This record gives sequence, structure tokens and C-alpha cells, in this order.
Amino acid sequence: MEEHDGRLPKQKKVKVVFVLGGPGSGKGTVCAKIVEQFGYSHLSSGELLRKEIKAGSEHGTMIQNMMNEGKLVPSDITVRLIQKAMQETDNDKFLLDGFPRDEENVRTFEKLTKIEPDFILFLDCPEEEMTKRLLSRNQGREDDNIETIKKRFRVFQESTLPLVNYYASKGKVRKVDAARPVEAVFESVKTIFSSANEQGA
Ligand SMILES: Nc1ncnc2c1ncn2[C@@H]1O[C@H](COP(=O)(O)OP(=O)(O)OP(=O)(O)O)[C@@H](O)[C@H]1O
Ligand SMILES: Nc1ccn([C@@H]2O[C@H](COP(=O)(O)O)[C@@H](O)[C@H]2O)c(=O)n1
Ligand SMILES: [Mg+2]
Repeated sequence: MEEHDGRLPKQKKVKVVFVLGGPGSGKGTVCAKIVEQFGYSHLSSGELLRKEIKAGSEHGTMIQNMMNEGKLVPSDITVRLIQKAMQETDNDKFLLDGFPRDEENVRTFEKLTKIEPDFILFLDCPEEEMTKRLLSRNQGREDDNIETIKKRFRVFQESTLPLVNYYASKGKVRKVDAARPVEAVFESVKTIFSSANEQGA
């Protein structure tokens, strides 16, 4: 068994925060602000997968089909994209936005990177509010339609929330009420990251 030493293959010691929350809870919005204020690099797994589709890569069509159904892409593909992006980024602090989504994501990430997250930022938001946000997002995402949104909510409830509960039982979850205006959400997030900085996390 390999040692679990929190290093990528290039021997870079890194800090990772998983940013979780339902579809439309504001993960991308809040990550952009954390980047500005705390110097993390933001890697959205959904965004990395969408880039694969646009690039017409080997797995592009399969990824597109899974996304349009609100289903999860095989972990091996997602984790390798994240790992590559981390290795290409000259930073030692990463926000993994929308990752992990299920147990298989976690197992694959641990196996390939040997990294444990410092903590999990969890954006808690009711479905009604998330639906409203997604339907008015206007970013041209094919999965922002009501049928797919309902499927994405189901995957979140069945596969991602149990993970959040698991990490909570280990004292690793920092939960924020994400149903408030962006500025109020970010005030809470700032407190969490400032405290993590002080503790050297
Ligand atoms: N606190 C907030 N109050 C109101 N609107 C918000 C808030 N946070 C984000 N939004 C808006 O809601 C929409 C969804 O936000 P965002 O893209 O950040 O969510 P997400 O969690 O990354 O979604 P997904 O899981 O689909 O990628 C965007 O149009 C964004 O501007
Ligand atoms: N770990 C992940 C993350 C995302 N996906 C797929 O991408 C879709 C969009 O994700 P967003 O975070 O941008 O909302 C998601 O519905 C999945 O189809 C994934 O498979 N695995
Ligand atoms: Mg997003």
C-alpha cells in the first residue's frame, strides 16, 4: 500500500477544500469570491467535463449524454481531469467545486491522488430556491431545464448528501445557509476560511 501523504505525483503538498451543495446552491459564485480573497485555485468538475465535450474528446459524447440525464460520469474520467488540472496549476490550494458527488468519486480520488480534504464547505439551500436560480441562470447549459433539474436533485439527495453526512460525522463539514443573498453567504464563508487560515488548515 502507498503512503497517504497528501502529495500529487509531482511531489506538491496541497490543500484541498471540497465545495458541495445542491445544483444551483451557488458553489461557482462563492468559489469565485474565495479565489479573489483567499488565493485558492478553483476547479469545477462540471466545468472540466463541459470542456471535454467542447473539445470533442474521446469521451465527449458519453459525458454529454450523462449530463443531459443529470447522471454522474464515471469517476475515473472526472478524477483524472481534476488531477491533471491540479498538476498544471502553480498553486498549492484548491477548491474542488461540485466534487465529490458520490462514494465512487471519493474512492477514486483517494486512490489516484492520496489527498484528504482539509474540510468540506457545504452550501445548504432549499430546492425551491435552487430551481428558481437554475431556471434564470441563462448560461446556455443544456441541463438547466426542469426535467433534468429534477434528476440532478435526486442524484444530490441519494448520492451526495450521504457523503456530506459522512464527512459531518468526522467533524469536517462547514455548513452555510446559502438561501441568503450572495453578500451574506460570502460573509459566512469568509469567517470559515479566515478561521481555517489561522489554524493552518
Ligand atoms: N446567494 C445567491 N442568491 C441569489 N442568486 C444566486 C446566489 N448565488 C448564486 N446565485 C445565482 O444562481 C445561479 C446559480 O449559481 P451557481 O452557478 O453559482 O450555482 P452552482 O451551485 O455552481 O450550480 P451548479 O451545481 O448547477 O453548477 C447563478 O445565476 C448565480 O448568479
Ligand atoms: N463530480 C462530478 C461533477 C459533475 N458531474 C456531471 O456534470 C454535471 C454538471 O455538474 P455541475 O457541478 O456543473 O452542476 C452533473 O450533473 C453531472 O452530470 C459528474 O458526473 N461528476
Ligand atoms: Mg457550478
